[in-house]
Amino acid sequence: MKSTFVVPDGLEPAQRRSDALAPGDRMPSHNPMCFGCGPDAPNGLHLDARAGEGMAITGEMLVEPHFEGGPGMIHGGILSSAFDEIMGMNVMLMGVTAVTAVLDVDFAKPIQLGSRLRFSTEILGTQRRKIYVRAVAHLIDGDGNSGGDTGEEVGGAHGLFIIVDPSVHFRESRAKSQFASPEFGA
Ligand SMILES: CCCCCCCCCCCCCC(=O)SCCNC(=O)CCNC(=O)[C@H](O)C(C)(C)COP(=O)(O)OP(=O)(O)OC[C@H]1O[C@@H](n2cnc3c(N)ncnc32)[C@H](O)[C@@H]1OP(=O)(O)O
Repeated sequence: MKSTFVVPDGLEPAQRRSDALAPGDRMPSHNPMCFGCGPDAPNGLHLDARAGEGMAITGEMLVEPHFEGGPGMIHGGILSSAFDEIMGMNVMLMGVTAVTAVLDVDFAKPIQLGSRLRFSTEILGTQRRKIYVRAVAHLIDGDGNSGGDTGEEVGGAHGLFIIVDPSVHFRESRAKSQFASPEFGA
């Protein structure tokens, strides 16, 4: 993958929270109306994420017809959103609330509508409130049918997430939410 994103040397290893999900368990949505992972978001990505080993998780997403950008192709913002979401969910393994400060995406190959994507993501390390994450996307089956699971690598991303206090960060916005959990100070 090509990227100009700089991951600093000497990061602290990220710590998985003691009660984190077991490998293979489905990662819960943090908000049912979330565009990325919410089951109730009408036009959302509906990313299905699973906890992995260590500081890694995986996710899958079908490239729906309404994700179109160029003719028959995924919109770049949709792929960016999917990377943002899956890396944000990865951070949940640490048991902290963090928001994206930087998102760096490599659109390596065109992705057609109807494709099914598999995302693999891992936390590279932390530095004070900063969390560095890397992800890749593979095509599982270009026709959207069941098929192999180790397809072509079509994209990659890095994310810098910053740990925030949710009761402070969402204090003014939460009244506008269609769903506000106590975790976010509701
Ligand atoms: C939606 C979220 C839900 C959360 C729940 C579960 C998530 C699940 C999935 C969700 C998925 C979707 C997730 C989404 O889509 S989250 C939605 C998109 N993101 C946002 O809305 C964030 C908006 N930005 C901010 O609120 C602030 O700027 C933040 C909080 C990020 C930092 O402001 P704050 O005043 O708090 O921090 P600080 O300035 O003291 O900086 C602290 C450190 O960070 C470093 N730094 C900061 N910015 C940058 C930068 N651009 N490049 C490089 N470095 C940067 C800075 O140098 C310093 O480093 P150091 O001095 O320690 O070396």
